[in-house]
Amino acid sequence: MLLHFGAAEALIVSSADAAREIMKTHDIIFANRPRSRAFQKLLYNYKDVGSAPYGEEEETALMMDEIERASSSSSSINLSEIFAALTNNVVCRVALGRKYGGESGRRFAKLLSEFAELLGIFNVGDFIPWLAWVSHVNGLEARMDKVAKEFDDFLGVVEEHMAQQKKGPNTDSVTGKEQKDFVDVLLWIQRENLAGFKIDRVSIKAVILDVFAAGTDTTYTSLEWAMTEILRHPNVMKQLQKEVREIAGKKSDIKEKDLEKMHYLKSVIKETLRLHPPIPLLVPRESAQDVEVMGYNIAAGTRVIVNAWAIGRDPMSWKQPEEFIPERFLNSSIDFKGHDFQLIPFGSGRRGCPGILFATTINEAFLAKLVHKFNWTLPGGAKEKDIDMSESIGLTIRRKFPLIAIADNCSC
Ligand code: HEM
Repeated sequence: MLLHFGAAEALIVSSADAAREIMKTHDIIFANRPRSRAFQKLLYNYKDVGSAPYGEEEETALMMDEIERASSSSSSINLSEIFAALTNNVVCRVALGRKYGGESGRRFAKLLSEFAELLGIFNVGDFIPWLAWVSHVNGLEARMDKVAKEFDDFLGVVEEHMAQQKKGPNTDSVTGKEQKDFVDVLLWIQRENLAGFKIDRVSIKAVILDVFAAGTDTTYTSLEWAMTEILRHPNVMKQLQKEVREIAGKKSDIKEKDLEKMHYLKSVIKETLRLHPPIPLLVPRESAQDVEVMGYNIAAGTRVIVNAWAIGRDPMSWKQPEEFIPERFLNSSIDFKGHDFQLIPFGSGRRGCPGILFATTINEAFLAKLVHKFNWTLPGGAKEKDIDMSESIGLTIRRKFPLIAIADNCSC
């Protein structure tokens, strides 16, 4: 479907076949991202690309302790808050080598949430250039400036790393081992000129910001929806607990090699991402030249919006598409890595998400731990059908209201 948004033409892709044409057959032509004021302001004038290492175990353990404390007094737990803190802390530690606790932690979480909202806001000037003044009048421009400035202050940590590196390697005070985070790695690539092109300080900040923009909200949103669906489907909860408890046994820690055997867990995550892709319209692309797609002529400069939400619910691809049935993936080779176009929550092709491994590792590990150690109920005797499924607005679609549940420490 071709829509006209002011001066811009936008091609809406809502079928697996059309998505394959865009992200596989003509991948190189559609590898550009359209310019948007929010992306320009918030992502250092487009100097962004990215990928990241990971290391979530310590943060997961801290969150598990918090749940344990709440479970001992049967208090309600705000799981949305726990998931957001977990992903923020993991990404902060991996990217910046530190996390933000207390007041600055709360400020950082609020900043991230505002950042995600701004990236998803419709800015009329992106489509009708002569109406660009509207965002100055309605306060959008000022909000973007404020958020960009606050983020830049947080990313002063890049300069701190540079100063630290001049003094010598940053070593752990207990183990004496050299500590390296994502900023250190990027500075090393810059210093040794390993990228084959010049990377400046602003580009490093942009890549770090990319990881925050693309990695935190999405990962926590998928955890939130996964737990929501599990709580809504007690049979799925039972089956998942059975698998995790059989494989992990009495171990206090679940390792990656245990996770590899948890096929039902992986199916639960796939089914969650099918029904609730955190970025339902993916990240827009733009055609670099005129091209024919499925018999239609698409002009250079056309925006392409891939509707992964509709594709995931297309009855042509899925039986009972609106139902949450993880079993559909048990004997199926369909995966979300970008080769099966009926399931593309991470996009596909050369602009596909580089954070799949990072996100799935956190999601699998934390979900397995939650159901391994605890039995879960809803507060106030609420029933599964009472769970509010309203969605927020923005680039990532989260739950509108926090997910609250009660954990009961399992003696099994
Ligand atoms: C469940 C979690 C996640 C989901 C659903 C998700 C989804 C996506 C989607 C749909 C895109 C656009 C793909 C396309 O245009 O084909 C994308 C791009 C991207 N993602 Fe993710 N993502 C997730 C987690 C992460 C994480 C954890 C990171 C980093 C640590 C990350 C980093 C990026 C980056 C840097 C891009 C831009 C790639 C480019 O433009 O070339 N994502 N992601």
